[in-house]
Amino acid sequence: MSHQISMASEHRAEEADAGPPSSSSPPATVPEIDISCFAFPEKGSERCREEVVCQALAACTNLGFMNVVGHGVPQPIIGGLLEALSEFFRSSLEQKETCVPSSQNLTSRGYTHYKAEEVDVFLTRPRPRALREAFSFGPADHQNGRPFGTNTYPDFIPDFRPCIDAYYTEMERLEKVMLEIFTLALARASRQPLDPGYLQQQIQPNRGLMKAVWYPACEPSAKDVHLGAHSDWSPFTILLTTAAGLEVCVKSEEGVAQWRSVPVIPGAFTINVADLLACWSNDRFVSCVHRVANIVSNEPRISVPYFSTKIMPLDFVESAEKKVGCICAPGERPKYEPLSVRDYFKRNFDMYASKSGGTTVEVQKIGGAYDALQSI
Ligand SMILES: O=C(O)CCC(=O)C(=O)O
Ligand SMILES: [Fe+2]
Repeated sequence: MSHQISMASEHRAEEADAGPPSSSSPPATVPEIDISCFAFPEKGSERCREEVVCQALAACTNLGFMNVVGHGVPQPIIGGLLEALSEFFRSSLEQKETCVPSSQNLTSRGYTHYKAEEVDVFLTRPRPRALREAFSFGPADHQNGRPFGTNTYPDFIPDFRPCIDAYYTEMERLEKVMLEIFTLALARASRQPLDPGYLQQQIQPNRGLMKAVWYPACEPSAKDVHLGAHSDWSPFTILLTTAAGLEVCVKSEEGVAQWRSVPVIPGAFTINVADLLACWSNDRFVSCVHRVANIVSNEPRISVPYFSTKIMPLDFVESAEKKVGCICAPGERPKYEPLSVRDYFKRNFDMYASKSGGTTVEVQKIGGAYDALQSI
């Protein structure tokens, strides 16, 4: 009998109901991992690589969250990005609205208004509106002659585009490095001889969605969170953030769900396993439910999640897509049938549509990943 695909977040919806928003939850155990021996392979020893793989495996099987340093993303590129974004989000609404793509129902890229997103694993009604605005980007270029759609850039900020494109290029490089580390961690855990490029080959030719997010400073409120509880859908996420606020849902030894804050380490990226990688790992890796709590600060907070593998080529052909089977240890039963990126997104969108009473297209917009399905 084939196994039902099920959403990792679905399993844990109850866990996520772990108490009211707070801005001061105790810290979660999020390991700091120096990946320089993978980011700069010419410098790394085999022993150092082994060590990193073990650290990553421990993180993936615990909370699925890690703070990664030694990634090689130049500080001026990060600084340039944050400056450009800050200038954009501080611009007038009228100016920002020039970056709403004209065919908005055909893309998740471009500007998204404050409170336009609804994110909540409970699918409660009404769902909490995210107290943030966003500006999303995909690849600036086509790849191997294949079209990937276009970005919108503001024309009222000089040098905006090079800042975004340089950062996106760095994210694609880091994504590849992390895919190698995750592949080796999976090979170790399952005792399977996987080629280091295995996961990279499976997700080809899809590319990442980079979503710049601005949480304006606001009064602490008793009932709203800045972003509702959810798990990410792509294989994994690379997050740059300027301030604390991200919380993960953990279970105590007594099995009680609690929110714990993710420490912010200057210069580090917070990287988390998301649903697809958890499925491909046969649930060895954890796609942890998380949220952004009330941020009590006079300063706005900027976050830039880069969701791996979310954008498919516009000339996508269903028959050519790769379905990835669970990576199992010898004798272990796969929990899921082979699953492609598109399968998973489509299934989630359909499920959200049926649970929320909306049409699939409305839900796709809410999910913010319309690009991933536009060629279906
Ligand atoms: O802003 C953050 O720190 C996290 C954002 C997030 O979890 C998301 O957009 O999926
Ligand atoms: Fe997230």
